[in-house]
Amino acid sequence: MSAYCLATYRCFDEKADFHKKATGIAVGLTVGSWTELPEAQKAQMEKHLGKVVAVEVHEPAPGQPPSERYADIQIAYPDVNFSRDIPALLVTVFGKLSMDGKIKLIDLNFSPGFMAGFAGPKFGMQGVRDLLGVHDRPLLMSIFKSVVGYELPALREQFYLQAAGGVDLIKDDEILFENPLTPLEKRIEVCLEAAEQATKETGQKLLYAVNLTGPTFQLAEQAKKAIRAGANALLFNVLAYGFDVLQALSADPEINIPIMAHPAMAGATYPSPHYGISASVLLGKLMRLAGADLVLFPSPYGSVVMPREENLAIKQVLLTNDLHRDYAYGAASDTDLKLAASFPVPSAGIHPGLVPLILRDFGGDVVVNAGGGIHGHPLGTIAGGQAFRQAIDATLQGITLRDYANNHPELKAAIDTWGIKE
Ligand SMILES: CSCCC(=O)C(=O)COP(=O)(O)O
Repeated sequence: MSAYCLATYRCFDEKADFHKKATGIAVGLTVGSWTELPEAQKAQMEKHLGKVVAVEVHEPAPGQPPSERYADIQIAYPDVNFSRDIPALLVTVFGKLSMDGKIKLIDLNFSPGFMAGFAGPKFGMQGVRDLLGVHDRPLLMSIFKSVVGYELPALREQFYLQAAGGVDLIKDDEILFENPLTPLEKRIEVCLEAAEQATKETGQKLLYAVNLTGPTFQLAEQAKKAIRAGANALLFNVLAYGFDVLQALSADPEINIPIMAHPAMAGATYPSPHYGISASVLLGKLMRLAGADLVLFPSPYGSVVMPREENLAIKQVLLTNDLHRDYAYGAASDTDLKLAASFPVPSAGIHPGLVPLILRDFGGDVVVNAGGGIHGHPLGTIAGGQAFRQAIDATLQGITLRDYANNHPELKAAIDTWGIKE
């Protein structure tokens, strides 16, 4: 029996015949034409033909403009048409089509056969927790700020202050590239020294995600250079390079440290209701399939806001076995195809007063991540990390931040600065 990957589109049009549109997609993106084919050739081409699985038309509600008329169209694409890689799948399901009117790819389900070509995250959420030895609480990550134009001693100092505040992970800023002031190997050396110093004081292990940058064909060698220098995690701007590059890095047996996916450039793709690819596909399913161990994305609470339901959809696909739900058209279910979960990291403008909301929405399986919310603390960077740890402790114990702040001055100063969002 053939296997199919399923794409779901939301297509807006005031008067289109959406059923005809769906047939046009299913045929046009697979065999090209159908009705004109001689019967003998149809039999031969049948296995390559896309299928219209569903067309749900939504007429505008009374009072809504005609431009609100849309349909959700689901098309099944035969695996036999494309190779087992993300570029081939994306070009098939949303190559030319992405430029054909108001149409957005809102969901993508992979067939078991397609998924079998992917190992997924090498460490995943559990592996990252194992490396840190932390299994009973959300993790806390801090982001380097003010790094461009600074020299190694300044970076070392900034690393130490973050680490001493009790964070579990520290990531480079995504705009820190290979540069003469803080070259990769030297950066790793001084930051790991600072990590050791902080660990002696806090007793806590740390991962430092160093930004993997440079020309695509040199990335694997650059990652191995980082590992030889002692790197214990990588940050990677996946969308600038492509999912296939992430997959190649993640599948490389010599790159045996967690990879953290940064969402830089995602805003060019997911936010429009009419165009692009949904956040849960772009920052959820494809990141996990390609092997991201941790995935950053904007949260519903901070400075770069993503709607809550989209955030929860990302969480769902990073953590659960939803990648191949409804995956196949006419193929048997295969529940063994599980990839390790990717750690969700809702980010941007996060401060301690948001921790109860983050934990309400994500539970314990989340990395609380902040840059300005740590470095901008009125009592300094160390207090910034401590305030977050206190906010996490309070929330896990069911104590309000305000009550906990009565005998935790760092949390109190944070709340006085940024408030509490309920
Ligand atoms: C838009 S998600 C990426 C978050 C990020 O990389 C970042 O630097 C956020 O910094 P902030 O000071 O807003 O915590």
